[in-house]
Amino acid sequence: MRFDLVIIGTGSGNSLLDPRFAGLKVALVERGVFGGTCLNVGCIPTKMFVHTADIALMPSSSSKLGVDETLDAVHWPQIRDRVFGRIDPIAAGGREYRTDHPDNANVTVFAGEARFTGDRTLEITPNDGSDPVTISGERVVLAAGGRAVVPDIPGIDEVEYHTSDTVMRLEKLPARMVVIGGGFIAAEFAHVFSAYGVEVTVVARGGVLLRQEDRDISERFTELARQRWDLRLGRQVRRVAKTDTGVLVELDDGTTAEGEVLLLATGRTPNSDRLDVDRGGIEVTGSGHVVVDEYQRTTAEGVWALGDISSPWELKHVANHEARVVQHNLLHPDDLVAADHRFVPHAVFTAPQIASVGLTEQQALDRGVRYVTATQDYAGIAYGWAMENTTGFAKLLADPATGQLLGAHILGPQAPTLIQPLIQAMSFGLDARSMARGQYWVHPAMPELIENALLNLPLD
Ligand SMILES: Cc1cc2nc3c(=O)[nH]c(=O)nc-3n(C[C@H](O)[C@H](O)[C@H](O)COP(=O)(O)OP(=O)(O)OC[C@H]3O[C@@H](n4cnc5c(N)ncnc54)[C@H](O)[C@@H]3O)c2cc1C
Ligand SMILES: NC(=O)c1ccc[n+]([C@@H]2O[C@H](COP(=O)([O-])OP(=O)(O)OC[C@H]3O[C@@H](n4cnc5c(N)ncnc54)[C@H](O)[C@@H]3O)[C@@H](O)[C@H]2O)c1
Repeated sequence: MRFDLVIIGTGSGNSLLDPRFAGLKVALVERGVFGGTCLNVGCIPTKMFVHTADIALMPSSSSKLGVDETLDAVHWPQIRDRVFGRIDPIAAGGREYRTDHPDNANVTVFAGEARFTGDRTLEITPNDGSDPVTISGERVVLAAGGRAVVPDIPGIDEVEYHTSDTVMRLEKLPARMVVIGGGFIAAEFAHVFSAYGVEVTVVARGGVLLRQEDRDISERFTELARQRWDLRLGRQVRRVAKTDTGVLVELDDGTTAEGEVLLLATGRTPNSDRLDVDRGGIEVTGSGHVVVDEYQRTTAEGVWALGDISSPWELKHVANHEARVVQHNLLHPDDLVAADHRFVPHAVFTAPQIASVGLTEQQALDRGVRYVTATQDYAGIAYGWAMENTTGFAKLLADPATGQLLGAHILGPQAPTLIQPLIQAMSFGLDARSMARGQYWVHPAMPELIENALLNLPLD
């Protein structure tokens, strides 16, 4: 079967199609649940759980403000079913729209696994067990994302383990959970489950959690996490074994950790291998990411890639941006636009929240960049007094000569929201002094944290 356009993956890949593609014969291939990672097992459900976790945590700190609260109960099935009761119909509706709606008369949806067998040619193994189908496309878009890594730990095949794909659908809350990994997923789920009353042990190889963050952020976060979770840092897992109630994790220092649930949060890997991209003449990097140029073109003529399969950031807002770039470039082959990866922010929705954009201080030092830095504690702004916050801060890096921001890192309440004006300033080249004094800052609102951090920068 020949198509004008073949899209593999219905996460960000699904958002490419709009009425401007109505004249093309399109194949959309999805082996899993329609809508991809972010909608079904990623950003959206996790943040819905995080919101309830934040509420469940409130009584633990409200008494210092003179308000005694108690957490009476956490109704896991109700929390879980609210999340998936909202999400599952969206996935089903998205699929139905593409398969049944007259808007998509030009679109054929294949429910199955695609693999390259040649240049822009793929074999699809249908999920329903029917015979494989071969399709080819004038143009092909790879939006096949990535998957959770299951590390090769002795005993792992004999125990029941979870990844982010399954842990949100647990039948019931365990009393104890062991999380292996010290990155984004570990930090978010450890927060969620511990807020619900689960005793959480986190095992990580590094000496700090979230070690890719600016060192001041990862150290402060680790210090605070230690107060909530049993942290086993700088340890390797020697083996895992089944117990009567769950899983025993044995560490290289001879200590053990036990839980009814074991969560593996040890990174994600791109799905390029399972697509046999080499047979389509498509090159990958050492980490398995599909190589793309600034226009999101792969090394194979007529094949484009976007999102986690090609992006080292593995973030939804990056996948969305790249999807818009690919969409434009498919529609305007003579007027290609480049993806803009200059200032990619991220946030970790744990407790306290973290957000970051641009260089960390360690990266600035490594690159020999001239910089100055300033911090501002939440404790030093009026809204921080209102919250009695004593641990949060914003840290900025800037070029001392021009005042251009080089990096921003925030740990504390609403960090993912507070960072947005800094992303804007960096993206549009607004210098720190103009940003601080060229506008009003609502008093006494939380963005005064940013205003003060900007004013603290010791610029030339
Ligand atoms: C637990 C978790 C929380 C996250 N939270 C955030 C967050 O808060 N903010 C953020 O920015 N990012 C977050 N992310 C990352 C974000 O989900 C991803 O960056 C984003 O979903 C990637 O989109 P994509 O379109 O590239 O891939 P996906 O959404 O993964 O879509 C790829 C699709 O391709 C299908 N597919 C794969 N191989 C084949 C094949 N061979 N044949 C047919 N179909 C195939 C898959 O089934 C999948 O549906 C989170 C990720 C996880 C796991
Ligand atoms: N808020 C967000 O934006 C958000 C939230 C969740 C996930 N994500 C995305 O999903 C990706 C995956 O998240 P993640 O937390 O799994 O990855 P990560 O790369 O952030 O962390 C992986 C962790 O696992 C550890 N690890 C790796 N292999 C190991 C092994 N064999 N044994 C023990 N530890 C091991 C690493 O040292 C690291 O601490 C992230 O890169 C992120 O882009 C984003």
